[in-house]
Amino acid sequence: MTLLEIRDLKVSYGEREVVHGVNLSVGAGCRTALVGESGSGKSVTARAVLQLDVAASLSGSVSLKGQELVGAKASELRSVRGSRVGLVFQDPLTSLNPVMTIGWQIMQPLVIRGVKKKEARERGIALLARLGVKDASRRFDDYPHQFSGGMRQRVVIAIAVIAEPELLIADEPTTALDVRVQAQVLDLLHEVAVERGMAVLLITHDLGVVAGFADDVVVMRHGRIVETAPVAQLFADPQHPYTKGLLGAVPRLDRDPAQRLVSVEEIEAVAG
Ligand SMILES: Nc1ncnc2c1ncn2[C@@H]1O[C@H](COP(=O)(O)OP(=O)(O)OP(=O)(O)O)[C@@H](O)[C@H]1O
Repeated sequence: MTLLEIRDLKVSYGEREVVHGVNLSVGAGCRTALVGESGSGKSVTARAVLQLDVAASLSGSVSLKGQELVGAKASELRSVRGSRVGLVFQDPLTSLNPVMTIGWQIMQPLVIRGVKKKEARERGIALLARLGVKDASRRFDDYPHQFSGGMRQRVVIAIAVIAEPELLIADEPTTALDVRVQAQVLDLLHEVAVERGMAVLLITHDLGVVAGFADDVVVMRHGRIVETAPVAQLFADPQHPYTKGLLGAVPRLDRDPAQRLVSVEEIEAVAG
């Protein structure tokens, strides 16, 4: 069953159209990666789902289980945000409130939906522990500055998923983190998504992280989708020259180390 269906989405800032008719779907419980280089329009597309950007004008259709979101009332979008669609962005520091404890912030999505504080706290602590934060019940009352970057991003993920959304939009969730921590956080996100049957739209410029995470991959370039395929098929038999170029730039353990990486300029030259 299709959960999120984006059809002919166009996004403009003033006179400048930056997304030119995108079609993309995410199945219920499925993980879809939207990949492409910087500036290709991935974030603009992701933000358009919940119309987070007031400066952007949109046309086309974004439907969440049949509910049309383009042109929906602000109150309708507010109720979708957080409860049916969770959001995780690149920089955990800007997503967290520095003057509130992380526990308070994790509990909020439940408390505003009427869950009693005691239960919200228990569920928050259990989730934080599930996300690999040691000594979660004591750390629950700490402030964001008392956490490392990787731990903060686990807190952001906890806030995004505690109300059990059907879809999580994660925009470069690990890019700001230490390389060593990136894989741990993505693995956790994958596990939690599978456990909860939650669909994920993962935005990334890094095809290297996609193989172990996504079911389907959508490749975007210059505001357009150039290729959509199940992950194994995309890696085994990429169709578009741009995808081939992107794959050529992914370091692979199974490849001859003497084989050099492809530069962005070469990708541009091949893709035209
Ligand atoms: N608020 C804005 N106002 C005007 N133009 C914008 C705005 N946000 C994004 N753009 C433009 O839209 C285009 C696509 O940007 P977008 O952020 O979606 O790219 P991206 O693929 O997510 O890249 P990155 O990984 O660098 O974020 C870019 O040309 C960018 O300059």
